[in-house]
Amino acid sequence: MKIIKINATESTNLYLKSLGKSTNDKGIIAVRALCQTQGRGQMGTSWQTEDNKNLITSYLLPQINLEPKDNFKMSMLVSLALKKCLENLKVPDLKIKWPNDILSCQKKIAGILIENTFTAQKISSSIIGIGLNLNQKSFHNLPQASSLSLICQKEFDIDEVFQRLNVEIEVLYKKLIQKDFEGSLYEYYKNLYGYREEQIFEFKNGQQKKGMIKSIENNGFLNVKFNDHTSQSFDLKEIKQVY
Ligand SMILES: O=C(O)CCCC[C@@H]1SC[C@@H]2NC(=O)N[C@@H]21
Repeated sequence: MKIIKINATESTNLYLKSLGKSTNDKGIIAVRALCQTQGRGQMGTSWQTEDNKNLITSYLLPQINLEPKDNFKMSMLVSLALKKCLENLKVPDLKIKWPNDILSCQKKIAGILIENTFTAQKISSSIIGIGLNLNQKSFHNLPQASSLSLICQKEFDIDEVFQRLNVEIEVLYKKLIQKDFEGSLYEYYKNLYGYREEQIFEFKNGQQKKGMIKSIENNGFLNVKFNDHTSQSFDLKEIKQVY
């Protein structure tokens, strides 16, 4: 793995996107920034992070040659890899909130943004962006956000956590190349926040309904059985799990 450490950038995902165009590297490239001025989140949202406090990193995974239908499998592997890293750091009560947010004690401590490049209808390479809240203590207007230091009551060394995450990403990359998804869906369900428990779901129009997660479809859609006995599948743009 080639590792690049920088002080500041717009977005580590964008940094790798432009680097990816000009490099012939055959292995993983990881970039870690201490400050990010225009961090990007899922579905066009922004990712705010206090300077010098958190782990802000992206990984360029080249030559993955993945069928687009297996996109969600990759997302599962990434969230499980991040969760494993956090487990090793003894972070308590970890869960994955569909599709790939990481919660500790029901608070969001990390987010993942995966951006793919396609060649001949296959995912040829992927940029995995990870924002992990480490030492930030306050989150304005983000009541569901927290950090490892708030939860574990100690400070974390950003580069030590980065190194540990790099190890898990190497393992994930090998699995991805070998198309080794065996057991990952089972692991994902085991760690899925609110799986088969009554939850409140919110639709795009703000309407809320109670139900439970029945399954995750192969394409990553969330299949929900509502209390009124109807079932429906949703993609990320269509539904939010209230937590
Ligand atoms: O919305 C989410 O939950 C995903 C957030 C992903 C944020 C990370 S921070 C490092 C990388 N660079 C970005 O611009 N975004 C991702």
